[in-house]
Amino acid sequence: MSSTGDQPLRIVVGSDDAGLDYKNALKRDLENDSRVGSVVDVGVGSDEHTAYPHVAVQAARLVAEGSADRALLVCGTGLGVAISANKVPGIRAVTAHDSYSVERSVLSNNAQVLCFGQRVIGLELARKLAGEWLDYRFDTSSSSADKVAAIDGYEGTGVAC
Ligand SMILES: O=C(CO)[C@H](O)COP(=O)(O)O
Repeated sequence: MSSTGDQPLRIVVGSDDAGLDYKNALKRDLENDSRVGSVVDVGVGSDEHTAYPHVAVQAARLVAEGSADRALLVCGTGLGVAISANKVPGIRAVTAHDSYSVERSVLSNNAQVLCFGQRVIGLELARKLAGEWLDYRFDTSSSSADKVAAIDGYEGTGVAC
């Protein structure tokens, strides 16, 4: 994650058609939030039916290449977009539908991608969790840093450094 401290976050949003309504609502919130510097929408649009793996990987690639700091993805369950985003090297994507997990996804796991399931949680909870998510920053000097490095060490080689 390249943003630190109070630097506004560059966020990618994406969904399949099952997550479209929440994605649009969350995008509006992010666009009106001073903690957010930019929002890029990788779809789907209202008349699109792109399957979730393609949207999720497109969003995750923007994060992995450094064009964005984080991604917020929505599908029916939040599971498929997370599985797909995690196929992109360097990406740590989670599905989290409660406040504590959202917090730990950043503070413990340095996850850059948060996924919601439109068929699983209410919209107001999703909006609240997304708002909380914006406040967290991973501490590279924390005791979690070595564990995240171990996750990354398994990438490619299957052997932790
Ligand atoms: O939730 C989904 C994938 O995890 C997606 O929105 C729906 O997938 P489907 O059940 O395969 O249609």
